[in-house]
Amino acid sequence: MFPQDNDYKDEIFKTVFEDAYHCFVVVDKHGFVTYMNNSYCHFLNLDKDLVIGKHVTDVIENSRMHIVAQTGIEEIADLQFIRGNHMVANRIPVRSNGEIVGAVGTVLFRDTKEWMSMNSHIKDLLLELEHYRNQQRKQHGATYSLHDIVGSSDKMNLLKEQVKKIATGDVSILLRGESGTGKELFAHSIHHLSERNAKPFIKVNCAAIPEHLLESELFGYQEGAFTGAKKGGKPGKFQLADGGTLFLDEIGDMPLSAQVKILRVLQEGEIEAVGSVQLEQIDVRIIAATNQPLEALIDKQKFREDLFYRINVVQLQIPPLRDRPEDIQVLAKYILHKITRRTGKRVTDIDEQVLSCFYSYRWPGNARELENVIESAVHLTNSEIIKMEDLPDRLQLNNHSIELTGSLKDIVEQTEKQAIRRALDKCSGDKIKAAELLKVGKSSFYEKIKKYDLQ
Ligand SMILES: Nc1ncnc2c1ncn2[C@@H]1O[C@H](COP(=O)(O)OP(=O)(O)OP(=O)(O)O)[C@@H](O)[C@H]1O
Repeated sequence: MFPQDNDYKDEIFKTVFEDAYHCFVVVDKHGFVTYMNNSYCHFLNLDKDLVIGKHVTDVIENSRMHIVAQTGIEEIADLQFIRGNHMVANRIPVRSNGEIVGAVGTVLFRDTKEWMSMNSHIKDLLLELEHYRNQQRKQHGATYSLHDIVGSSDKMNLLKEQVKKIATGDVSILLRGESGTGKELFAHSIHHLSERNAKPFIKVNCAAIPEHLLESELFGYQEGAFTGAKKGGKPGKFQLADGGTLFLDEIGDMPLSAQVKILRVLQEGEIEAVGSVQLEQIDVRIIAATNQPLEALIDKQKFREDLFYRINVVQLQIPPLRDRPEDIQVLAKYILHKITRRTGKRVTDIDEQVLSCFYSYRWPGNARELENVIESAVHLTNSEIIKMEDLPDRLQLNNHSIELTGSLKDIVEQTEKQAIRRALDKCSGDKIKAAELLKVGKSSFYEKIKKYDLQ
């Protein structure tokens, strides 16, 4: 029976939601926390007053509440890694008049003894699963799947939808995008989702193989084909990929002589190993990738137009990171988590100022550059949070973000302090050199160091 007004309604509410063993959290439609019960605050070791109004991703590790509040798709009994353990989370969208207004989340198990034993059981199973996955990946060559492609921008979501649609066909796919945008991740994911996923995924870096070796690398050779040829011959990448997928990376850098040969294979479905007189039937799906302007290369007669049309049946353009700023924070946090798990170093978060610096940077090396920046910051930092001083100079110098908190005087002082700290860092603490760098007199520099407590 539902309690009537005077049947201890408040006490029941308090017992069920506030102090109950379960953790509850409520977010609004933008993912900001509007309620968190005592148990959850206690479990996360957080002060309730500080939690309300924060974005859920800043409060709960690996939270997907903001996603559920956006998509309206509930997630039941999902494994979530919080505070070093796998928890079971339910996330349910809240609707009002048919519109999503937020989401409610519960964590079913916390850090209890029973759960610990169940958790270690799950950890064992996951480790075993990981072992088999790695084994299978090693055998078949494709390491990543669509889940490994992080990004919540519309552009990325659209691309993932397109991948799901085209993966199952056998059409050739051309992946285009700047270096480090994730073209190889997409190639792996397409293979994973295709009917060929039990067969090999073989990558050829067309830019890395010397022209005179390309033919034997791609099509293999027979015993005695040339001096130095291995006994028994050697299969080429096409033979190795038979039945599966051949990923031709950096295809724009492939020499013209090799382009002619590849084109013939794609047209005839047959290859001829070096030194052999017999043709072999080959069945491979081609995924090619490039960051080169192929059309311009065709104009300059450096890339064959007929090959271009062969490989360009479906084209996916991966946008550079600077054109999808919505992905920067989620990608940065994912990368941080990946690196700290691998290195075991306890670095839990990225400072707000660092994130705003990330937004204003152009990222010419895209996600790969972001990975390198975070990796070096994790190793350099002395705190649990990545701060501006942990970033390489090119990012620090690029940082035009000013915290608009306080008066103009405060902002000027904050900027002055930052400039002095950076100059001191750059001059390895040598005050005279730092003063020269900033073109200020020695005594005024010493005064400022004292004022800002930068001794
Ligand atoms: N969306 C993403 N989510 C997670 N990791 C990503 C993402 N995009 C790129 N990365 C990571 O960035 C690095 C570069 O990605 P990848 O090698 O796929 O880029 P690429 O476009 O093929 O680069 P190149 O043209 O230089 O070969 C990899 O370590 C990859 O794991």
